[in-house]
Amino acid sequence: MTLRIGVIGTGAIGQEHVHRITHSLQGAEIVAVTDVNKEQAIKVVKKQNINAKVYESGNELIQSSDVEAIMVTSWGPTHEEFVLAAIDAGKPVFCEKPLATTAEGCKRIVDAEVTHGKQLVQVGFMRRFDHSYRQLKKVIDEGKIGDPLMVNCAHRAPAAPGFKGDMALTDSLVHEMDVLRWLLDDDYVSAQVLLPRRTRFADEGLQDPHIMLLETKQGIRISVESFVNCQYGYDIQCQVVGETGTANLPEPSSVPVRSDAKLSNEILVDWKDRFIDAFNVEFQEWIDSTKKGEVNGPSAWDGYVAAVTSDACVEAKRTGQIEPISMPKRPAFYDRGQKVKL
Ligand SMILES: NC(=O)C1=CN([C@@H]2O[C@H](COP(=O)(O)OP(=O)(O)OC[C@H]3O[C@@H](n4cnc5c(N)ncnc54)[C@H](O)[C@@H]3O)[C@@H](O)[C@H]2O)C=CC1
Ligand SMILES: O=C1[C@@H](O)[C@H](O)[C@@H](O)[C@H](O)[C@H]1O
Repeated sequence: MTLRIGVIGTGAIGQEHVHRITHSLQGAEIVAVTDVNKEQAIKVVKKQNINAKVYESGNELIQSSDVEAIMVTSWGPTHEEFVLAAIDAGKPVFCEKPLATTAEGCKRIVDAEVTHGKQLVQVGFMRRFDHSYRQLKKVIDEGKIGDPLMVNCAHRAPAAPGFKGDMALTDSLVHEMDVLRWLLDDDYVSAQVLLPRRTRFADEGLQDPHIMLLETKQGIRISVESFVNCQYGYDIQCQVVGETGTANLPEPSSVPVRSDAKLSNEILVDWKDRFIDAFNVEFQEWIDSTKKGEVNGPSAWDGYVAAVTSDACVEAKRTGQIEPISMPKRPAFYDRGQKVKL
Protein backbone atom coordinates (compact mmCIF):
# COMPACT_ATOMS: atom_id res chain seq x y z
CA MET A 1 0.00 0.00 0.00
CA THR A 2 1.33 3.45 -0.92
CA LEU A 3 0.63 6.26 1.54
CA ARG A 4 -1.03 9.20 -0.24
CA ILE A 5 0.40 12.45 1.15
CA GLY A 6 -0.83 16.03 0.74
CA VAL A 7 1.70 18.86 1.27
CA ILE A 8 0.77 22.30 2.60
CA GLY A 9 3.55 24.78 1.81
CA THR A 10 5.88 24.20 -1.15
CA GLY A 11 8.68 26.56 -0.08
CA ALA A 12 12.29 25.61 0.69
CA ILE A 13 11.83 22.69 3.04
CA GLY A 14 8.50 21.60 1.49
CA GLN A 15 10.33 21.10 -1.84
CA GLU A 16 13.13 19.16 -0.13
CA HIS A 17 10.65 16.80 1.53
CA VAL A 18 8.61 16.36 -1.67
CA HIS A 19 11.82 15.44 -3.45
CA ARG A 20 13.00 12.95 -0.82
CA ILE A 21 9.58 11.24 -0.56
CA THR A 22 9.34 10.99 -4.35
CA HIS A 23 12.92 10.08 -5.23
CA SER A 24 14.70 8.63 -2.19
CA LEU A 25 12.16 6.96 0.08
CA GLN A 26 9.78 4.03 -0.20
CA GLY A 27 6.08 3.54 0.35
CA ALA A 28 4.55 6.96 -0.21
CA GLU A 29 3.64 9.40 -2.95
CA ILE A 30 2.75 13.08 -3.03
CA VAL A 31 -0.79 13.26 -4.44
CA ALA A 32 -1.69 16.82 -3.45
CA VAL A 33 0.04 20.15 -2.85
CA THR A 34 -1.03 23.64 -1.97
CA ASP A 35 0.64 26.98 -1.31
CA VAL A 36 -0.65 30.54 -0.88
CA ASN A 37 1.70 31.16 -3.77
CA LYS A 38 -0.21 28.91 -6.18
CA GLU A 39 2.21 29.56 -9.04
CA GLN A 40 5.01 28.11 -6.95
CA ALA A 41 2.98 24.99 -6.11
CA ILE A 42 2.30 24.48 -9.83
CA LYS A 43 6.01 24.93 -10.61
CA VAL A 44 7.03 22.39 -7.97
CA VAL A 45 4.64 19.79 -9.42
CA LYS A 46 6.12 20.35 -12.89
CA LYS A 47 9.77 20.57 -11.84
CA GLN A 48 9.64 17.46 -9.67
CA ASN A 49 7.50 15.65 -12.23
CA ILE A 50 4.96 14.42 -9.67
CA ASN A 51 1.39 13.41 -10.29
CA ALA A 52 -0.12 15.74 -7.68
CA LYS A 53 -3.27 17.88 -7.77
CA VAL A 54 -2.81 21.54 -6.79
CA TYR A 55 -5.44 22.59 -4.22
CA GLU A 56 -6.70 26.12 -3.55
CA SER A 57 -6.16 25.94 0.23
CA GLY A 58 -4.76 23.82 3.02
CA ASN A 59 -8.21 23.14 4.39
CA GLU A 60 -9.48 21.91 1.02
CA LEU A 61 -6.47 19.59 0.74
CA ILE A 62 -7.02 18.21 4.24
CA GLN A 63 -10.67 17.43 3.44
CA SER A 64 -9.87 15.66 0.15
CA SER A 65 -10.61 11.93 0.16
CA ASP A 66 -7.54 11.43 -2.08
CA VAL A 67 -5.26 12.49 0.79
CA GLU A 68 -4.51 10.00 3.59
CA ALA A 69 -1.78 11.90 5.47
CA ILE A 70 -0.81 15.57 5.70
CA MET A 71 2.59 17.25 5.71
CA VAL A 72 2.62 20.85 7.00
CA THR A 73 5.64 22.81 5.72
CA SER A 74 4.11 26.27 5.52
CA TRP A 75 5.14 29.27 7.67
CA GLY A 76 5.12 28.69 11.42
CA PRO A 77 2.10 30.93 12.21
CA THR A 78 -0.13 28.77 9.93
CA HIS A 79 0.79 25.41 11.52
CA GLU A 80 -1.75 25.42 14.35
CA GLU A 81 -4.76 25.89 12.07
CA PHE A 82 -3.70 23.09 9.70
CA VAL A 83 -2.72 20.61 12.42
CA LEU A 84 -6.06 21.19 14.21
CA ALA A 85 -7.93 20.69 10.92
CA ALA A 86 -6.02 17.44 10.26
CA ILE A 87 -6.90 16.14 13.74
CA ASP A 88 -10.52 17.14 13.16
CA ALA A 89 -10.47 15.14 9.90
CA GLY A 90 -8.86 12.18 11.76
CA LYS A 91 -5.79 12.23 9.46
CA PRO A 92 -2.13 11.68 10.47
CA VAL A 93 -0.11 14.88 10.20
CA PHE A 94 3.62 15.59 10.07
CA CYS A 95 4.24 19.22 11.05
CA GLU A 96 7.60 20.95 10.62
CA LYS A 97 8.77 22.80 13.69
CA PRO A 98 7.37 24.82 15.36
CA LEU A 99 4.19 22.89 16.09
CA ALA A 100 2.63 26.31 16.80
CA THR A 101 4.21 29.68 17.48
CA THR A 102 2.91 29.89 21.07
CA ALA A 103 2.81 27.40 23.92
CA GLU A 104 -0.96 28.04 24.16
CA GLY A 105 -1.32 27.09 20.48
CA CYS A 106 0.63 23.86 21.05
CA LYS A 107 -1.52 23.09 24.10
CA ARG A 108 -4.69 23.49 22.00
CA ILE A 109 -3.25 20.87 19.62
CA VAL A 110 -2.39 18.51 22.51
CA ASP A 111 -5.92 18.92 23.92
CA ALA A 112 -7.52 18.30 20.51
CA GLU A 113 -5.44 15.15 19.97
CA VAL A 114 -6.21 13.78 23.44
CA THR A 115 -9.94 14.47 22.87
CA HIS A 116 -9.71 12.75 19.48
CA GLY A 117 -8.39 9.70 21.39
CA LYS A 118 -5.59 8.60 19.02
CA GLN A 119 -2.14 10.05 18.32
CA LEU A 120 -1.98 11.63 14.87
CA VAL A 121 0.68 14.35 15.15
CA GLN A 122 4.45 14.12 14.61
CA VAL A 123 6.68 17.21 14.87
CA GLY A 124 9.73 17.80 12.62
CA PHE A 125 12.52 17.55 15.19
CA MET A 126 14.82 15.63 12.85
CA ARG A 127 17.87 15.51 15.10
CA ARG A 128 16.31 12.57 16.98
CA PHE A 129 16.75 10.60 13.72
CA ASP A 130 20.38 11.60 13.16
CA HIS A 131 22.72 8.60 13.41
CA SER A 132 25.32 10.50 15.43
CA TYR A 133 22.78 11.69 18.03
CA ARG A 134 21.38 8.14 18.22
CA GLN A 135 24.88 6.76 18.83
CA LEU A 136 25.43 9.34 21.56
CA LYS A 137 22.10 8.40 23.18
CA LYS A 138 23.03 4.70 23.11
CA VAL A 139 26.30 5.43 24.94
CA ILE A 140 24.43 7.39 27.62
CA ASP A 141 21.59 4.86 27.95
CA GLU A 142 24.07 1.97 28.30
CA GLY A 143 25.66 3.78 31.26
CA LYS A 144 29.09 3.98 29.60
CA ILE A 145 29.83 7.42 31.11
CA GLY A 146 27.84 6.95 34.33
CA ASP A 147 25.04 9.35 35.18
CA PRO A 148 25.14 12.55 33.07
CA LEU A 149 26.06 15.63 35.10
CA MET A 150 26.72 18.37 32.54
CA VAL A 151 26.20 19.00 28.81
CA ASN A 152 28.14 21.49 26.66
CA CYS A 153 26.80 22.27 23.19
CA ALA A 154 27.23 24.70 20.30
CA HIS A 155 24.88 25.51 17.41
CA ARG A 156 26.83 27.56 14.87
CA ALA A 157 25.82 28.66 11.39
CA PRO A 158 27.85 30.77 8.95
CA ALA A 159 25.15 33.44 8.55
CA ALA A 160 21.51 33.98 9.42
CA PRO A 161 19.80 35.80 6.56
CA GLY A 162 16.23 36.77 7.43
CA PHE A 163 16.68 36.23 11.18
CA LYS A 164 14.62 38.67 13.23
CA GLY A 165 13.99 39.25 16.94
CA ASP A 166 14.57 36.12 19.01
CA MET A 167 14.74 33.62 16.15
CA ALA A 168 18.15 32.39 17.32
CA LEU A 169 16.28 31.01 20.35
CA THR A 170 12.89 30.12 18.87
CA ASP A 171 13.97 28.91 15.41
CA SER A 172 17.49 27.53 15.93
CA LEU A 173 18.03 26.58 19.57
CA VAL A 174 14.60 24.94 19.64
CA HIS A 175 16.37 21.93 18.09
CA GLU A 176 18.64 21.65 21.17
CA MET A 177 15.65 22.26 23.47
CA ASP A 178 14.04 19.17 21.95
CA VAL A 179 16.98 16.86 21.33
CA LEU A 180 18.66 17.34 24.74
CA ARG A 181 15.63 16.32 26.81
CA TRP A 182 15.28 13.30 24.51
CA LEU A 183 18.98 12.49 24.87
CA LEU A 184 18.91 12.76 28.66
CA ASP A 185 15.37 11.45 29.15
CA ASP A 186 14.72 14.43 31.40
CA ASP A 187 12.80 17.72 31.47
CA TYR A 188 13.82 21.30 32.15
CA VAL A 189 13.13 23.27 35.32
CA SER A 190 14.79 26.60 34.51
CA ALA A 191 16.40 28.67 31.77
CA GLN A 192 18.82 31.57 31.67
CA VAL A 193 20.17 33.41 28.64
CA LEU A 194 23.52 35.23 28.66
CA LEU A 195 24.48 37.78 26.02
CA PRO A 196 28.19 37.79 25.13
CA ARG A 197 29.93 40.54 23.21
CA ARG A 198 28.02 41.02 19.92
CA THR A 199 29.66 40.00 16.63
CA ARG A 200 29.96 42.74 14.02
CA PHE A 201 28.61 40.23 11.46
CA ALA A 202 25.10 40.19 13.00
CA ASP A 203 22.38 42.23 11.25
CA GLU A 204 21.75 45.60 12.87
CA GLY A 205 19.78 45.35 16.10
CA LEU A 206 20.21 41.58 16.41
CA GLN A 207 22.04 39.92 19.28
CA ASP A 208 24.49 37.18 18.30
CA PRO A 209 25.89 35.05 19.96
CA HIS A 210 23.71 33.85 22.86
CA ILE A 211 24.44 31.37 25.63
CA MET A 212 21.45 29.35 26.85
CA LEU A 213 21.75 27.72 30.26
CA LEU A 214 19.20 25.05 31.17
CA GLU A 215 18.76 23.00 34.32
CA THR A 216 16.95 19.67 34.30
CA LYS A 217 14.79 17.96 36.92
CA GLN A 218 17.72 15.63 37.73
CA GLY A 219 19.99 18.65 38.24
CA ILE A 220 21.94 18.28 35.00
CA ARG A 221 23.35 21.66 33.89
CA ILE A 222 23.34 22.39 30.17
CA SER A 223 25.11 25.16 28.32
CA VAL A 224 24.38 25.81 24.63
CA GLU A 225 26.14 28.45 22.60
CA SER A 226 24.13 29.81 19.67
CA PHE A 227 26.32 31.64 17.15
CA VAL A 228 24.46 32.06 13.88
CA ASN A 229 26.90 34.39 12.09
CA CYS A 230 30.06 32.45 12.88
CA GLN A 231 31.27 32.77 9.25
CA TYR A 232 33.26 29.53 9.11
CA GLY A 233 30.62 26.77 8.77
CA TYR A 234 27.58 24.91 10.10
CA ASP A 235 28.89 23.28 13.22
CA ILE A 236 26.84 21.34 15.74
CA GLN A 237 28.66 20.24 18.90
CA CYS A 238 27.47 18.31 21.91
CA GLN A 239 29.48 16.85 24.78
CA VAL A 240 27.88 15.02 27.69
CA VAL A 241 29.94 14.82 30.87
CA GLY A 242 29.07 11.90 33.10
CA GLU A 243 30.28 10.61 36.47
CA THR A 244 32.87 8.30 34.90
CA GLY A 245 33.54 9.70 31.43
CA THR A 246 32.51 12.02 28.62
CA ALA A 247 30.78 11.35 25.30
CA ASN A 248 30.88 13.61 22.25
CA LEU A 249 28.53 13.88 19.29
CA PRO A 250 30.60 12.40 16.42
CA GLU A 251 31.78 14.84 13.75
CA PRO A 252 30.21 14.36 10.30
CA SER A 253 32.58 12.17 8.34
CA SER A 254 35.00 13.91 5.99
CA VAL A 255 38.27 12.90 4.37
CA PRO A 256 41.33 14.10 6.29
CA VAL A 257 43.60 15.78 3.74
CA ARG A 258 47.37 16.12 4.19
CA SER A 259 48.66 18.76 1.81
CA ASP A 260 50.73 21.96 1.82
CA ALA A 261 52.20 21.04 5.20
CA LYS A 262 48.67 20.94 6.66
CA LEU A 263 46.31 18.25 7.92
CA SER A 264 42.70 19.40 7.27
CA ASN A 265 39.05 18.30 7.23
CA GLU A 266 36.23 20.12 5.47
CA ILE A 267 33.45 21.61 7.61
CA LEU A 268 29.88 21.62 6.26
CA VAL A 269 28.24 25.01 5.71
CA ASP A 270 24.53 24.12 5.42
CA TRP A 271 22.09 22.47 7.85
CA LYS A 272 20.46 20.67 4.88
CA ASP A 273 23.70 18.77 4.23
CA ARG A 274 24.46 18.16 7.91
CA PHE A 275 21.05 16.58 8.53
CA ILE A 276 20.22 15.12 5.11
CA ASP A 277 20.36 11.52 6.38
CA ALA A 278 18.40 12.44 9.48
CA PHE A 279 15.59 13.91 7.33
CA ASN A 280 15.54 10.76 5.20
CA VAL A 281 15.31 8.47 8.25
CA GLU A 282 12.74 10.78 9.86
CA PHE A 283 10.42 10.56 6.84
CA GLN A 284 10.92 6.85 6.15
CA GLU A 285 10.07 6.08 9.79
CA TRP A 286 7.08 8.46 9.65
CA ILE A 287 5.76 6.77 6.48
CA ASP A 288 6.24 3.28 7.95
CA SER A 289 4.66 4.18 11.32
CA THR A 290 1.77 6.03 9.69
CA LYS A 291 0.93 2.99 7.60
CA LYS A 292 0.73 0.97 10.82
CA GLY A 293 -1.52 3.63 12.38
CA GLU A 294 1.21 4.64 14.88
CA VAL A 295 3.16 7.77 15.84
CA ASN A 296 6.69 6.84 16.94
CA GLY A 297 8.50 10.17 16.48
CA PRO A 298 8.40 13.48 18.39
CA SER A 299 4.82 14.01 19.51
CA ALA A 300 2.53 17.01 19.92
CA TRP A 301 3.55 16.91 23.59
CA ASP A 302 7.21 17.29 22.57
CA GLY A 303 6.22 20.24 20.35
CA TYR A 304 4.43 21.79 23.35
CA VAL A 305 7.41 21.28 25.69
CA ALA A 306 9.74 22.91 23.13
CA ALA A 307 7.40 25.91 22.89
CA VAL A 308 7.21 26.30 26.70
CA THR A 309 11.01 26.11 26.86
CA SER A 310 11.55 28.65 24.09
CA ASP A 311 9.03 31.02 25.72
CA ALA A 312 11.02 30.74 28.98
CA CYS A 313 14.27 31.49 27.10
CA VAL A 314 12.78 34.57 25.42
CA GLU A 315 11.61 35.78 28.83
CA ALA A 316 15.00 34.97 30.41
CA LYS A 317 16.73 37.00 27.70
CA ARG A 318 14.40 39.92 28.42
CA THR A 319 14.78 39.83 32.21
CA GLY A 320 18.38 38.64 32.46
CA GLN A 321 17.14 36.37 35.27
CA ILE A 322 16.85 32.61 35.74
CA GLU A 323 13.28 31.83 34.65
CA PRO A 324 11.46 28.77 36.00
CA ILE A 325 10.01 26.32 33.49
CA SER A 326 6.91 24.55 34.67
CA MET A 327 4.72 22.23 32.73
CA PRO A 328 1.49 20.44 33.49
CA LYS A 329 1.86 16.66 33.97
CA ARG A 330 2.23 14.83 30.67
CA PRO A 331 -1.03 13.05 29.81
CA ALA A 332 -0.63 9.24 29.99
CA PHE A 333 -1.80 9.31 26.36
CA TYR A 334 1.81 10.30 25.41
CA ASP A 335 3.58 7.71 27.58
CA ARG A 336 4.87 5.49 24.77
CA GLY A 337 8.48 6.57 24.13
CA GLN A 338 10.08 7.00 20.73
CA LYS A 339 11.49 3.81 19.21
CA VAL A 340 15.13 4.35 18.28
CA LYS A 341 16.89 2.30 15.61
CA LEU A 342 20.63 2.55 14.93
N1 LIG B 1 13.52 20.93 10.68
C1 LIG B 1 14.32 21.86 10.20
O1 LIG B 1 15.55 21.78 10.34
C2 LIG B 1 13.75 23.00 9.45
C3 LIG B 1 12.44 23.38 9.60
N2 LIG B 1 11.94 24.46 8.95
C4 LIG B 1 10.56 24.87 9.20
O2 LIG B 1 9.75 24.61 8.04
C5 LIG B 1 8.77 25.62 7.89
C6 LIG B 1 8.89 26.24 6.48
O3 LIG B 1 10.17 26.81 6.35
P1 LIG B 1 10.78 27.16 4.90
O4 LIG B 1 10.43 26.12 3.91
O5 LIG B 1 12.20 27.48 5.14
O6 LIG B 1 9.99 28.50 4.55
P2 LIG B 1 9.60 29.06 3.11
O7 LIG B 1 9.19 30.48 3.31
O8 LIG B 1 10.68 28.77 2.11
O9 LIG B 1 8.33 28.21 2.68
C7 LIG B 1 7.10 28.28 3.33
C8 LIG B 1 6.01 28.18 2.28
O10 LIG B 1 4.73 28.16 2.94
C9 LIG B 1 3.82 28.90 2.12
N3 LIG B 1 2.68 29.29 2.92
C10 LIG B 1 2.62 30.24 3.88
N4 LIG B 1 1.37 30.31 4.39
C11 LIG B 1 0.64 29.36 3.77
C12 LIG B 1 -0.72 28.93 3.87
N5 LIG B 1 -1.58 29.52 4.71
N6 LIG B 1 -1.13 27.91 3.07
C13 LIG B 1 -0.27 27.33 2.20
N7 LIG B 1 1.01 27.71 2.06
C14 LIG B 1 1.47 28.69 2.83
C15 LIG B 1 4.67 30.06 1.58
O11 LIG B 1 4.07 30.66 0.45
C16 LIG B 1 5.99 29.35 1.30
O12 LIG B 1 6.05 28.86 -0.02
C17 LIG B 1 9.01 26.63 9.03
O13 LIG B 1 8.12 26.35 10.06
C18 LIG B 1 10.45 26.36 9.44
O14 LIG B 1 10.71 26.66 10.79
C19 LIG B 1 12.70 25.15 8.03
C20 LIG B 1 14.00 24.80 7.82
C21 LIG B 1 14.65 23.73 8.55
O1 LIG C 1 15.64 24.51 11.52
C1 LIG C 1 16.61 25.02 11.05
C2 LIG C 1 16.61 26.39 10.55
O2 LIG C 1 15.31 26.90 10.53
C3 LIG C 1 17.47 27.21 11.47
O3 LIG C 1 17.58 28.49 10.96
C4 LIG C 1 18.87 26.61 11.61
O4 LIG C 1 19.62 27.31 12.55
C5 LIG C 1 18.72 25.19 12.09
O5 LIG C 1 19.97 24.63 12.36
C6 LIG C 1 17.94 24.40 11.08
O6 LIG C 1 17.89 23.06 11.43
